[in-house]
Amino acid sequence: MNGRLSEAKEIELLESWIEFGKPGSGSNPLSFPVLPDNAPIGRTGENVFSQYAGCKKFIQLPLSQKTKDGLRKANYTKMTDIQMATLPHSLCGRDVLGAAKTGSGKTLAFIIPIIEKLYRARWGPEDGVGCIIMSPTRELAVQLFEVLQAVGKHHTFSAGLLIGGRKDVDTEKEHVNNLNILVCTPGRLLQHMDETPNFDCSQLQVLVLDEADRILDVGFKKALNAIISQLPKHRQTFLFSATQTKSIQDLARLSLKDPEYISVHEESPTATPKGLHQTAMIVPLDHKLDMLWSFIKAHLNSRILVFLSSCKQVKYVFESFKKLRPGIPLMCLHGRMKQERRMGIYSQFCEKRSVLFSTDVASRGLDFNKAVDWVVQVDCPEDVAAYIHRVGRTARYLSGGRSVLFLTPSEMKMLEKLKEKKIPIDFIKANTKRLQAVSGLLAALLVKYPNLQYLAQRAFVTYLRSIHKQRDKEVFDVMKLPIDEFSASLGLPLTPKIRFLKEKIKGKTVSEESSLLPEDSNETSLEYLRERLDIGRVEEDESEKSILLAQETQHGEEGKATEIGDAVHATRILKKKKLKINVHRPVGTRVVFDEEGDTLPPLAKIADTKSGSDLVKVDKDKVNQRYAEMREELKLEDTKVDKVLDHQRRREKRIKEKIKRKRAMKEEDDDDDLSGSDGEGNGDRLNRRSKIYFDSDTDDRSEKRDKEKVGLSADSISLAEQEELALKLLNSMHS
Ligand SMILES: Nc1ncnc2c1ncn2[C@@H]1O[C@H](COP(=O)(O)OP(=O)(O)OP(=O)(O)O)[C@@H](O)[C@H]1O
Repeated sequence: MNGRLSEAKEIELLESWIEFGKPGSGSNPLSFPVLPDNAPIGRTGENVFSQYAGCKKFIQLPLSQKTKDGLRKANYTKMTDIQMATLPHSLCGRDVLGAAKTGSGKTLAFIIPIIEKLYRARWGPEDGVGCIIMSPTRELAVQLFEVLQAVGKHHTFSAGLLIGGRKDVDTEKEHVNNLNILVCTPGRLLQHMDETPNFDCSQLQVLVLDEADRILDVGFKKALNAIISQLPKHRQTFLFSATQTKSIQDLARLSLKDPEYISVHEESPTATPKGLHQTAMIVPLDHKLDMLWSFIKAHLNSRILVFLSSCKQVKYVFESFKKLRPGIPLMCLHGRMKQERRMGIYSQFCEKRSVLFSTDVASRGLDFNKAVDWVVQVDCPEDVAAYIHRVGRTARYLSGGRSVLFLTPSEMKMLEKLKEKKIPIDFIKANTKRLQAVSGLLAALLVKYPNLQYLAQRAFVTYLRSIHKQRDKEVFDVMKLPIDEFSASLGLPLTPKIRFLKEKIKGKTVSEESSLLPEDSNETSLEYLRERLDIGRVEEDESEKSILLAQETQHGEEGKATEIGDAVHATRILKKKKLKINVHRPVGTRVVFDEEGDTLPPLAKIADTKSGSDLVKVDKDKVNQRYAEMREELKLEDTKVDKVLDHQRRREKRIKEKIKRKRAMKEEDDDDDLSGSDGEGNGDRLNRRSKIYFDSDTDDRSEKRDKEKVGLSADSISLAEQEELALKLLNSMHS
């Protein structure tokens, strides 16, 4: 294309070229004859143009010079398969459902046609929003925005990043109507649709859902339906993902018109990138942290992305491992973090060797500069699609990568499911000889840092709850998990109460005998707990002494049975070692140290020390007797705590009711003063007002809306004042 053509002429030529060479609907350009490198490009005669369906290079496509310049500057010259297959369709205005392996270049496959569409429509600031790109996570939205900026740098459109967690929403509201391309998360877009005056998407030309199956999933259902209902039906729509949806319902929701379904790797023998070496191994739940610690220590020069199933687990593993100083920077990423921190962590991890503990917030789309060496899935992904996206954070584009999946013995079914979906995964076993328990160190840390103990308890409960809630019951069965051992492996002195399982595990020791803290325990009850367990202080651990090395052994499928056997055997060995740590410490005993400064088990005092073995041998009868005593003590204490809590709850309820009554009385007085009573209307108003005062769960936004709706005035009595009033009332009642 001639760069000196005027814009209008260039557009005219591009449109003719696109029309001339557009591929047949339903065809796959990957199967077309390839255009030779030296073939003329663009107009080759009177109303004759070069073929572009089947070409391999961006310069052979009917793209504007500005886009070609942007691509060249960003070092994009040859197209990837998904780009080759979809661009000829999307450039001529068709809806596209694109599926291709992770890291295969889907982003450019939708960024290029949206830029071109707006360019050819001569879209300007006065035309408003012409394109919306939706991403399920903020980090991915940022990344998409960066690609858009790079490729579109010579164009004059305005683009904006609209994601939650940013403080400048008011500034955003002022400018959003002047933006041509919005890169956003569904929540923030909906917020603008709800709150920004005159926010207008009626001229929308293109809608893109990246990670489409995720956005169409139930988690975003309400938000997406609300958004779609406000968008014009006449538009072009692109859906892209490595695990694409084909659901007719989904497509109907989006009003797609005869979409081109292009899945470039459908015939590929594997569903994951070629350069990805995937492994799985059995790791009993109570040895996951030992294995993870060992793994990290054995890969100190790598960039490792670790997936856990909840924020609480991420926090606990991050905080506790950080204190143990493994010798490599540790970071964590989860949805509860402030947005600036999330972005900071994301960039830091891109830049240096480190370990990033994350929830699935980092599982989709993120490119991490193509530099992740290892993906470690400590907790089993919820399904095959989640697995594919997680491992897809490594081995991007042409680079290689490795992954390892920890499966508990009861999750082995997942391995079959992965293999059924064409995932080439090797079963390996760890060298358990070099694996050493970290739970002893964790137990000591928990004694020293009570906040960590709280985190451990939350991690324990949320993990079990996440397993309990999983849909795939063939893989996830909370009843098969070694619950007490898991608790001990986190360093917890006793197994916390698991309320959501109470009914099911009746008769098991867990909830009945070892109940420790209410699920919603707070710092106060922790203080109480510390006193109750008489937790003493320990000296700083010398974590470096416990260096562990994991060694992989390649195994074929036939080795499965023996390997499971080995894993079980390893569990037993490690259980013995766990006696060295501070678990199940009896009430009223302090941490005991030996001459070397190592902690002795709590039952050391009643141990049989005559045998001369390294491990302290314990007199079983005495231990059982002591545990029975402990259980009695704990039961008594639990009853006391329950009574106190119950009393406290009832008292709070009474106060709230008093406040409500008092408030209602005051309102009646006010209404009488103003205009006299108004029957039904009055009652309704009272109800609504009291709702505002006592619905403490309402978020800021809806509270604000509610306040506006009912005209809450600044001189209304404050909650604090009401509480004070109620207390006075109560006191006067008691006196
Ligand atoms: N044509 C190309 N030439 C060179 N590099 C490319 C090309 N297209 C994409 N890439 C690079 O490949 C990497 C992966 O691209 P991208 O993030 O678009 O993958 P994806 O298919 O969207 O992955 P995921 O499914 O994980 O979202 C990026 O680093 C990108 O810069």
